[in-house]
Amino acid sequence: MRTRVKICGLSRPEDVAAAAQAGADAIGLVFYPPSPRGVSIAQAAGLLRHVPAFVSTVGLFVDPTEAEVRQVLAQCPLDVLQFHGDESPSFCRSFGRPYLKAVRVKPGLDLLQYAENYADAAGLLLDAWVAGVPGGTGQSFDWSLIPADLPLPLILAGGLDPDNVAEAIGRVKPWAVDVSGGVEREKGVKDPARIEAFMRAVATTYVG
Ligand SMILES: O=C(O)c1ccccc1N[C@@H]1O[C@H](COP(=O)(O)O)[C@@H](O)[C@H]1O
Repeated sequence: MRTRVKICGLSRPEDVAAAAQAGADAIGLVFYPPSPRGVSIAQAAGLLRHVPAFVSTVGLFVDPTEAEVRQVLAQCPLDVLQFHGDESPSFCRSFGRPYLKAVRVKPGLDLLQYAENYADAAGLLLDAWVAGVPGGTGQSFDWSLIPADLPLPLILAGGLDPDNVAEAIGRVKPWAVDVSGGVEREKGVKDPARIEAFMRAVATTYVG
């Protein structure tokens, strides 16, 4: 079985097309204004018109207000919400949509307890903990900190790229991988060749 792939931080129609063409299972749009990959609601609505059938769309938020999420959902038909901050379980589930809860992993964090707290999440997305930055840092983390028996689908993120994703899949065996900086030419501008290379590396790494 091939590991699923989400390509995150798209902000141009041609990048959406490149991700879909290369076979990405999901694309992510960043609704976090401080990010260089952030998109406005209008921009996101335009990008979503370029997403073909059977490619899931994910909206990424970092500690948004309820009103902010609802404003986005009113104009953007997102399939899944990704909460990348300190949102509570009740906040995450209050929109009635499947959601991913992102966790920034560092030693001492009890990931099994975290997963239990967000038991109704569609997946737990593990990213690197970097002081002062909520995500999208291009940093990886110590994969040995991931328990083998996480009770939620595991989405591995953090510093993945075409050169290390096969090793990551072999070692962690995640449900899906999530990449942003590793397939970029510059922040917010994806590189179709790197997207292709990433997808090829995933496609040729089968897990039983
Ligand atoms: O992409 C961003 O700018 C971002 C900002 C705030 C929170 C999360 C963000 N991106 C997510 O971070 C991980 C890892 O990214 P990378 O591959 O290491 O660059 C990924 O889930 C992005 O979706």
